[in-house]
Amino acid sequence: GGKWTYEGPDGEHHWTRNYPFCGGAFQSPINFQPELLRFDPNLLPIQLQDYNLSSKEQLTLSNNGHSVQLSLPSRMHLAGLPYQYSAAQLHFHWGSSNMPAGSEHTVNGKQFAAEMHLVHFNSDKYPNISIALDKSDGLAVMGVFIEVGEHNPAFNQFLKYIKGIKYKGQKVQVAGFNIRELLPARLDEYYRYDGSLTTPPCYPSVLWTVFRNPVSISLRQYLDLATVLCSSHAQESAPKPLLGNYRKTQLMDNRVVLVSFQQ
Ligand SMILES: NS(=O)(=O)c1c(F)c(F)c(S(=O)(=O)CCO)c(N[C@H]2CCCc3ccccc32)c1F
Ligand SMILES: [Zn+2]
Repeated sequence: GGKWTYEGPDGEHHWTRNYPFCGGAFQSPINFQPELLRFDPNLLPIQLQDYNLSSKEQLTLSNNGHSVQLSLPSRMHLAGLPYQYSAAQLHFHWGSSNMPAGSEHTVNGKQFAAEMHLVHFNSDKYPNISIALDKSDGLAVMGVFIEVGEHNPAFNQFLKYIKGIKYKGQKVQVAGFNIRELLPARLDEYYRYDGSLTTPPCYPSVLWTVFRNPVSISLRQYLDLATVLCSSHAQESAPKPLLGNYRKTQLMDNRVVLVSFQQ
């Protein structure tokens, strides 16, 4: 699609020019305001199937100019949701080197250092993510808040390759590993709401699950994420750092946010 950025003349306040859904309803991300949360006892723990990938498996880690993404095999899937959702990719949103505040969702106004998204598509109804992308029941994205603290060895399984994809369009192969290790311990505590892609084309096609508990990475790991990547191609004369790649929180449009936890 066309070019869009997080800053400047192609920044988020201009996305609606080429991507009308970005100005529509049910947009993401949102702020989780305590007074708008409603406990729902029917929200079951998220079940991850085939997340423990063999090291013989090769995953593609790439810099797509908007984020760093890791491709995921479609046999990885989620159970316990209204449909079966198969994995497609995971990617990240982060702040800047001296401002570790770049999550997309916020909790009572608090922005975390970064946020990981695992993008899945409804494989009960659609053959692939391209078909599912703009369907109201097409996608399920799991969000994980990331804070700076303890070193997280699981993140190094792909962060150790990040210097090889400094520029837009660059890719490297990464050995498979247990993707479950990137997630928080409690898969039974999460926020749930109907929303959208947080990048153009902003389709309102996402069933969002954002886990209540953050995971920690070290400051060094955070800086790997926030200081290595460029949104520009290698041959461009002026390298453009890729940072602050998060959309601002959107209007609620009288949506309700369900939570699987009570206190
Ligand atoms: N926050 S978010 O809404 O989850 C979200 C992002 F923020 C994000 F940057 C990406 S991207 O890395 O592909 C950069 C360009 O959109 C995606 N990709 C999705 C939607 C776009 C098309 C597509 C095709 C195959 C697999 C995944 C996707 C994304 F879904
Ligand atoms: Zn995302």
